[in-house]
Amino acid sequence: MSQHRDRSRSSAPAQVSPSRTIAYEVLRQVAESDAYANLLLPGKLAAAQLSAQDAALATELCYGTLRLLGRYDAIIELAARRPLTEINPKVLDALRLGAHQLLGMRIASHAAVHESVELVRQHANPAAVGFANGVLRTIGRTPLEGWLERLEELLNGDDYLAVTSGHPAWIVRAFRTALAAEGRDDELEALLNADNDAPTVDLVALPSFASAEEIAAEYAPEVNLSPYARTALDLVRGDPHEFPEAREGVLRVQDEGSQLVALALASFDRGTDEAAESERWLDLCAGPGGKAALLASLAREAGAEFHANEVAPHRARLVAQALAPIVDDIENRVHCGDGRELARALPGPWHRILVDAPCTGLGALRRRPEARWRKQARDVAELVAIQEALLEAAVRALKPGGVAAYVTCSPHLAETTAVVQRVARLTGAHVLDSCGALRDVCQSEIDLVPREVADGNVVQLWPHRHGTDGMFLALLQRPRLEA
Ligand SMILES: C[S@@+](CC[C@H](N)C(=O)[O-])C[C@H]1O[C@@H](n2cnc3c(N)ncnc32)[C@H](O)[C@@H]1O
Repeated sequence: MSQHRDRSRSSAPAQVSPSRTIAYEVLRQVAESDAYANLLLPGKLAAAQLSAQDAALATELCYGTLRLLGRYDAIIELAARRPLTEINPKVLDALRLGAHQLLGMRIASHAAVHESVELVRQHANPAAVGFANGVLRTIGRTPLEGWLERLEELLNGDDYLAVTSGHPAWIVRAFRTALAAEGRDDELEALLNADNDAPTVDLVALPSFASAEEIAAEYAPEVNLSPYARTALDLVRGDPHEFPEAREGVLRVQDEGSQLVALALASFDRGTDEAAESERWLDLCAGPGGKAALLASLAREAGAEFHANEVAPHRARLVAQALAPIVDDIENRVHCGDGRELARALPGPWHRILVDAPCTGLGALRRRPEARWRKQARDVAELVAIQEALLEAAVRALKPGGVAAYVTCSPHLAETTAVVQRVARLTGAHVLDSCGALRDVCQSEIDLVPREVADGNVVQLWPHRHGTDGMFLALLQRPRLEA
């Protein structure tokens, strides 16, 4: 009897820490159900009631592994001496987690190997335990630098950079081309590294409701580029709702780059207050409403009439929620329709239109660790067609002298400069000094490189240079009528 009890105790499965189990579960759901790690993880952490330390470990295991997936996969292939396609996906995710602990974190190798092997035993395939153990021990015997040297012997140029920085090669090439257009291709590695750093949390204090100065004095003393922004240093792990202003909806999380491009449109050539009072502003692709909220509160300050449009009904509802504390008569100000049909659906003329177009999002890869692996080069052409149609519709709906801001969260030249070039040619719109407009709204010096397009210029913000998402801005003006 006692013998049996002893045996059962010794054969009981070894414990895997909750942080590793949670990270593994998220990796599996990302791989199998196209889940988003940043949406999935917080719920799992809350349900497991992990301590702050264990939650931080789970987050790093999960995000760090996903960001550098390409790097770890290349190393696992070398160590396993077989292609990834011959490794069971459930086993592969455990190996990826183990590889990140061994090569990307300072975790003792016995813990990294042992717990990853236990994940394989308990969640993947007990028959693969020996294989997983062998692969991870092989990985752990060589430091990261050694593995990178081996990869350098096998790969060259952008392919090596892609694998070591954990980016698909087509994205590395798109970044290189966009930086080269500014004569800054020497910044490529810095940009790739910035994508692998967790972004800080920026807040916006909506003008006419909250004072950035007061908020800064209380919570975050750092001076930002946007006059309405504060970087909430304490919030990297925290919840913005700890601020009372956030609960009232006037202090929100918003990347500083998003604030700057919205502000550049609102501030351009504002003229007298009386002139602004009769203006009508539109956010054409507003969902979920981040930039719309800032624009609406700037419009409210200026006495302009603000409208927002969004094609997806559920996102249009989010826009209405975002604008509820700011805009009166919300039912008649938030519209749900295809922005390409703008002239017919929402008759102008409009003085200012924001076209924050659907895009690849290559400028915000640091926010969603798995996003880079989901995007395909072939997505670009389809998006470009929609982007052009939206911008063309916006320019045609402007009053003479009115201004459209074309914004993407992507630096890909096909989605940015090329779209502006074609729409300016099609519509006869002037491309304005977008770089100057962006510089004018910044509170401090900013290193921007104007890119000439048609009769003006366009401008790009960069994660590595500005600490913002990679937002692109072009201001286009419908020609004024001849006197
Ligand atoms: C980049 S997001 C806008 C982000 C938003 N400006 C913000 O700051 O919260 C692009 C939005 O355009 C919407 N969209 C896509 N095609 C559209 C179309 N044809 N007309 C209007 N909106 C469209 C998408 O559903 C998405 O919500």
